[in-house]
Amino acid sequence: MAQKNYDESSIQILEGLEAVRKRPGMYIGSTDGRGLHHLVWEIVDNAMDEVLAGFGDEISVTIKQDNSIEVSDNGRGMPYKMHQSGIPTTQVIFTVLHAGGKFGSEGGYKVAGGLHGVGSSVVNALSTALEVTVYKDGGIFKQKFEDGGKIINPLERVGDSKKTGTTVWFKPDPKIFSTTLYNYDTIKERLKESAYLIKGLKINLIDQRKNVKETFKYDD
Ligand SMILES: Cc1cc(C)cc(-c2cc(NC(=O)[C@H]3COCCO3)[nH]n2)c1
Repeated sequence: MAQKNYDESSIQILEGLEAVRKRPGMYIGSTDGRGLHHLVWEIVDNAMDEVLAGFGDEISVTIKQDNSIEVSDNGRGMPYKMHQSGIPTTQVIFTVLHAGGKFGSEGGYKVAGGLHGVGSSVVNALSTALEVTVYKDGGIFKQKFEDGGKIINPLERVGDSKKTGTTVWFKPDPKIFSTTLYNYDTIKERLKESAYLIKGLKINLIDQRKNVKETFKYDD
């Protein structure tokens, strides 16, 4: 579309998420069940990076009745303050397609090892809705996106809180994925493996579709 007078950064934001929706396979490998679960791995990996950085020791993954996913950690809380670009850092993280992805030899994205912590905007682009909640600095801060990452509200302080951490809720877009049905055992196996590799990390898996909850934690 011909648009006048927008600056370079907005080109990046506009094209970034649109490019992901046009060629999702380039970013998550496929749009079948495997790609659907890749969205969970991208978000969970970010929470795990925070634990690996030495902050937080518990991650919860909830499969909701509508097959949306919520991931939360008790780390420092994702950065949320105004970014030097003049937009809140949460908005940068979820609406700017970040460099750092690994290109495969044939030019496509190799997704085997994931997007290395830069996948949050990809998850947003491929979701009908995503909401991030940050618990930090004594407050609760929220920002919501809809329809492939469109900004619904600026980051807002919505309350007080003594805890720290980050929660991300997202609903995969049925216009993108051939299935939006999450598989409990697929998620369970991956989370168990991660708990085994990160000793001391407690991972809770809750399936609200079947009223099931399991906890994984390995100490040695
Ligand atoms: C559930 C979830 C989802 C995502 C995309 C990020 C995170 C996340 C990100 C962080 N922390 C950070 O990014 C670090 C970055 O360095 C400053 C302090 O916060 N904690 N948790 C958690």
